[in-house]
Amino acid sequence: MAWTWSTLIVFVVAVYILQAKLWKDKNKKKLPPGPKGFPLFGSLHLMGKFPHRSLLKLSQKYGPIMHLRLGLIFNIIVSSAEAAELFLKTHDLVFASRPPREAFKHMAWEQRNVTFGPYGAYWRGMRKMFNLELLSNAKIRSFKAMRKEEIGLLIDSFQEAAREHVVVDLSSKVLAQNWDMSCRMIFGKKYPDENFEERGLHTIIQEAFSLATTPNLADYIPVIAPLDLQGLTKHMKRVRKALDDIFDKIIDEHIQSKDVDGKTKDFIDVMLSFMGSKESEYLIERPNIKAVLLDMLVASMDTSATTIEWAMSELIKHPRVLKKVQKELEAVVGMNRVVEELELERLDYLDMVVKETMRLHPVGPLLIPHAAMEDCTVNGFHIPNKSIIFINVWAIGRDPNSWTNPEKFIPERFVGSNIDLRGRDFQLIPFGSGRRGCPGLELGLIVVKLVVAQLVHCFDWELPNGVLPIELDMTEKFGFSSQRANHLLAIPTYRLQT
Ligand code: HEM
Repeated sequence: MAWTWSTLIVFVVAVYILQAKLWKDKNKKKLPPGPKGFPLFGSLHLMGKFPHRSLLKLSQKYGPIMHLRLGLIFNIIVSSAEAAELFLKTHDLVFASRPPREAFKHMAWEQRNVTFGPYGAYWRGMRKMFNLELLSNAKIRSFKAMRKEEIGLLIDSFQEAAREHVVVDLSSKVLAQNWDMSCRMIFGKKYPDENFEERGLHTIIQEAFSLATTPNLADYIPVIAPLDLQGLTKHMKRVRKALDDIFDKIIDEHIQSKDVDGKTKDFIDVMLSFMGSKESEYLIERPNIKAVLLDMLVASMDTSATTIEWAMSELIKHPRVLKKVQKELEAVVGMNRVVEELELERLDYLDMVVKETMRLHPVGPLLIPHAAMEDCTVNGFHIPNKSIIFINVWAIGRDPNSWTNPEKFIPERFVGSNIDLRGRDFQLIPFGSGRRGCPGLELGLIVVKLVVAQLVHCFDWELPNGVLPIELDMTEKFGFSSQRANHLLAIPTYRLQT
């Protein structure tokens, strides 16, 4: 054991010296400014509990393109709309890869998922399948009736609470409803945890989430990965085994069940139709399908639910805005029925509310990290190959150079403005932009708008225990998605005349 440790220490020191030499060579070129950091650990200590906030503070000192060494890894932090455009549009191809991550290596079938797949033929092929088969407009439309039914169930449960005048946990209810919708879309049916012998799928996905967001030293000092100092690898392998078992069971059920006429094809049906076929340079096999299933579950469940949670929080905190959304709904829909999906495009003010929510509360405050595939010069700075790029959209959404009164929730700022959130306007990129931009944008927006519209059209909302709207706590927690630290609790009062 003593021998192992001394070998390791010699090895780490050797890597560090080599790294320092490489750094020296790099420094001959003009790197972006940034804090110096400690030997070996770099600036890990500066990340804090809320990295997006700490990085905003640092960028105020070092500028909108700064460097930060975390462990042995060279990172670039981008904190303005102009700089984001350079990385995600001007040099999009150079930065279209993802860095290696222990969590995805162990839990996403060696990073075969789209979200963390390195740029290349495999990722391009899988991404094409996402765009053309799984998330096409026609596919999204095919699940319209299912969305209506599931949102109807949510409204029913709140109606019951309204009759009793009791508090509901909006955060949990919306998350559970999003989970059910995702399961029906991906697997064709709901998968409550009781369906499985041991832990259920939802519990395991949440465990995977929490492991993926735990800072892992091995991501920053890769040479120590085999030691598994934090015990994370062991835990991740257990989660992967559990996911393997459950996904195998679900895929087998799909293979065994005969095609039912008229049944809407769920995502597994679509992917199974590709299994074994050689699409471009890769073959779709079970591990690829499982990695994509994980992507879909993680990406569709939490993102929309978190945005809905923040939109409802802002609306309850700002009764004037909530009333205005209700007025718009009264004018477009009336008071005798619920909102239909097709009516969403006529709800201009609701659209502004969603944009304003996503400006202040982007689900991924730092997007998903991008990785450089070659050396590149950006704005006169040398960005070395393999640098990891964090785009601080949380900071960009609050940049006073792009927004007046940036801390205030004012949907009216979008009146007469062309600013959109689809990746063209870099001051508002909650879905990212360019090759790695979110392929689920259309679906995500439909779900967010539809749920928020129904919740404010059907109900008035009041905070429990006499808490005033202005006093509503808006603290966030940092994780895979940036959710409220405390669940949103409120009392509904039914307001439709049906
Ligand atoms: C409100 C809802 C959503 C938000 C705010 C959101 C946000 C994001 C963001 C910020 C990224 C990273 C972009 C980048 O790194 O540049 C992303 C990527 C991704 N999203 Fe979404 N998303 C949402 C819904 C969805 C849905 C419903 C799906 C699929 C069912 C989805 C699938 C994905 C995938 C697969 C990626 C990885 C793309 C890649 O790396 O090529 N998202 N999303």
